[in-house]
Amino acid sequence: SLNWSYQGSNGPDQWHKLYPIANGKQQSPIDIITKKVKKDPSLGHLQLTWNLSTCKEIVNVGHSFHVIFEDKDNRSVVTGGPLTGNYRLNQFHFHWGQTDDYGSEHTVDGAKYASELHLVYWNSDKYSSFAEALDKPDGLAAIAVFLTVGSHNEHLQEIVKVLDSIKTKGKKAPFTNFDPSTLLPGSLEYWTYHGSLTHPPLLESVTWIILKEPITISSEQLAQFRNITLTNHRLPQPLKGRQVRT
Ligand SMILES: NS(=O)(=O)c1ccc(C(=O)NCc2cccc(F)c2F)cc1
Ligand SMILES: [Zn+2]
Repeated sequence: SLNWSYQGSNGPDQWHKLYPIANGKQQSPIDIITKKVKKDPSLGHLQLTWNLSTCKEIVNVGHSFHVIFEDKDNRSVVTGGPLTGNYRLNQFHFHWGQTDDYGSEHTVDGAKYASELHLVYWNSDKYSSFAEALDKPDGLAAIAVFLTVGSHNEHLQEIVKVLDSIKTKGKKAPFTNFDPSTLLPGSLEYWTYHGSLTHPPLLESVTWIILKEPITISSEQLAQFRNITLTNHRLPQPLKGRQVRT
């Protein structure tokens, strides 16, 4: 089983022992210091395409749950923004904390959100699978959406209501025809920087695209996430000279 966790003796501060890249030059998440962000006119708009037929199942992976997509062709993709070419949606998942006061991985001027959604994509123009793209500098792209505690989110409820059927690690449930675009805010304004997977193997292969506008989740819905695991967020890592662009 996993040799790493989010609490106790193999928690985030120990990950470097088995995954030395934990102390690398391009680790994620980071704190986004908005006054240091650089306006880059060469950055375009994000272009997102969804095909509901690609959404397949929801899986308890122990430290989280993943909504899995069929990624054998370019039906659900992202392009534009900081990206060159098409990136194909592989899965999405969330991060959260023990209380509603924290739980996001990225922070903004030190502010923590209650949770954070990650939509994980891979470069299907250059590589033939997620696994092949996993360790390449231009292999992955991740869209992050902050979740702020507020009103009940009807679209999130589609996910929350199936969590009871996948309470143990390895359990799966069919999850079809879900439209991930319902989890996006009104604006696709974003910050972008080069980083890593936020848990082991912590590979530095991710172009991060962080949406500026949060969506809402209710305290009750967050509590249901905790039935899967109590907490699963890594704290912000050193920027080490990287530039965040918008
Ligand atoms: N939180 S995040 O968005 O940065 C993130 C996204 C994907 C993965 C992942 O696919 N891990 C699976 C996995 C499994 C086995 C071997 C791997 F190398 C590997 F990445 C990890 C973190
Ligand atoms: Zn994540």
